[in-house]
Amino acid sequence: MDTIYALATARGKAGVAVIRISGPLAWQAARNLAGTLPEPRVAGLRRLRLAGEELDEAVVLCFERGASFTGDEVAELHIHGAIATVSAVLRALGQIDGLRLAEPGEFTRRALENERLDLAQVEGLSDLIEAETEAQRKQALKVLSGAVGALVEDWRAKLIRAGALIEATIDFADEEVPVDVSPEVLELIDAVSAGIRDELRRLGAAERIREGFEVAIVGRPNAGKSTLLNALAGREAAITSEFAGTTRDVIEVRMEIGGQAVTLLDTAGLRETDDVVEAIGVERALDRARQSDLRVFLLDGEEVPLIAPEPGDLVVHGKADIAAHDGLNVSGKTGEGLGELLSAIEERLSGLGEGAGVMTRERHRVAMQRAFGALESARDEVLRGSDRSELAAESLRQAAWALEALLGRVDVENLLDEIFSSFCIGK
Ligand SMILES: Nc1nc2c(c(=O)[nH]1)N(C=O)[C@@H](CNc1ccc(C(=O)N[C@@H](CCC(=O)O)C(=O)O)cc1)CN2
Ligand SMILES: Nc1nc2c(ncn2[C@@H]2O[C@H](COP(=O)(O)OP(=O)(O)OP(=O)(O)O)[C@@H](O)[C@H]2O)c(=O)[nH]1
Ligand SMILES: [Mg+2]
Repeated sequence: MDTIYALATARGKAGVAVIRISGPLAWQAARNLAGTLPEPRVAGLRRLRLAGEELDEAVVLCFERGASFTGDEVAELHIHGAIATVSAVLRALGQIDGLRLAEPGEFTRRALENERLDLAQVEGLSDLIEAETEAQRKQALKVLSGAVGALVEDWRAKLIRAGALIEATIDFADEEVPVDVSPEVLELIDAVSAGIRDELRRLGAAERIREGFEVAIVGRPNAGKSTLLNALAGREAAITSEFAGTTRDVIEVRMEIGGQAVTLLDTAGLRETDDVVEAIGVERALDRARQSDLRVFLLDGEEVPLIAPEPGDLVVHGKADIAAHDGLNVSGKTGEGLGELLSAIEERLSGLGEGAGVMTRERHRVAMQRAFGALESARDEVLRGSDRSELAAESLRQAAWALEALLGRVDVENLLDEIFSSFCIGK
């Protein structure tokens, strides 16, 4: 097995930078530079030198094989974060025989191979590194802590018990008074199916937290949508003008509202029009608005045509500086009512995000659907009587297999490259 090394902290000038070395030669390599090593898990201050040349004064931290992030023997060099210092130490490590630079995600891949993390935890770690909002951070940390594994283990234990009950009836099929295990088997299958169905239902909310919610501003031409978007975004993202029909394309602004990632959409003003280009804009506006998680209807004294608010959508009156109506009044021009609008959006999003469970991505959905389908077959076979026991047992095994794939225990080799390619070097 290779010994790998990489800068674990971000590239560029910094106060301190951490270089991580993992593999059988990790301590030897660190000793080459530091002379002596501190006790494992105790930080020690050392002068790093290579071939007599002084590189830096560093804090060195060693982890024993089997008790490190990767599971390998690990050494960390906490050095000064100067670009030149980092280059000099990386260059020195490159000169040591048997060491090579780590590929993106390779430390985490070792952690997976050494069973320090399961595949869902790896995804959680990837999400944690990408997290920009509080909701994303909390969700990712929960997954990194092993929440998926705990749930899957519970389901798997139930399926193993159901399988064992069925196997027992196959083995003792000749007995005079066979015990009917099907009620207990069905109960176990139904418990797991219900759990999976629940997690499938909650997955949409978790995906929204991970990817961000889409919030579309809709209204008639000239209602002040683009002005409102710019005010909320704090920059001139969209063109505004006194001419009705200014916005044609959907304008997207990424922002954070109440700890949630949001893509705020400005859309073309809605009206029937003979202008070919504007009509395309209106179609796009309607499509995106319908697909959005939340719509903000910006009224200008008249109803918005072509689309109606769905339950939970926000309806507000614009240009509050000129006229006030019943309900929430906002003005992109003066900023009036924007705090209340943001609070209202925040409240809606926290409602939409509330149902999130621990399954967070399409891969989880596919695996759970596969398991769910296999459980339906198992249920059918059990109901059709004991001569179908072999088939029921096989379906249960398939369901357990699909669940194990969630944790990366089976059937995922082809996925790993894709998952790790999104990691940064040093993770
Ligand atoms: N300096 C440093 N800080 C870091 C990391 C690191 O690798 N190095 N991490 C990198 O992501 C995170 C912490 N994650 C870690 C996870 C496991 C172990 C570890 O040594 N695990 C052993 C021992 C566990 C224990 O003592 O309780 C093990 O699991 O066997 C270390 C760091 C964030 N901070
Ligand atoms: N008084 C006042 N004028 C506003 C306000 N918001 C926008 N306006 C003006 O209304 C006109 C239209 O503003 P936009 O933001 O371009 O309107 P829009 O809804 O994006 O229009 P379309 O892109 O054509 O659909 C511009 O002249 C703005 O200056 C507001 O809150 N108060
Ligand atoms: Mg506009």
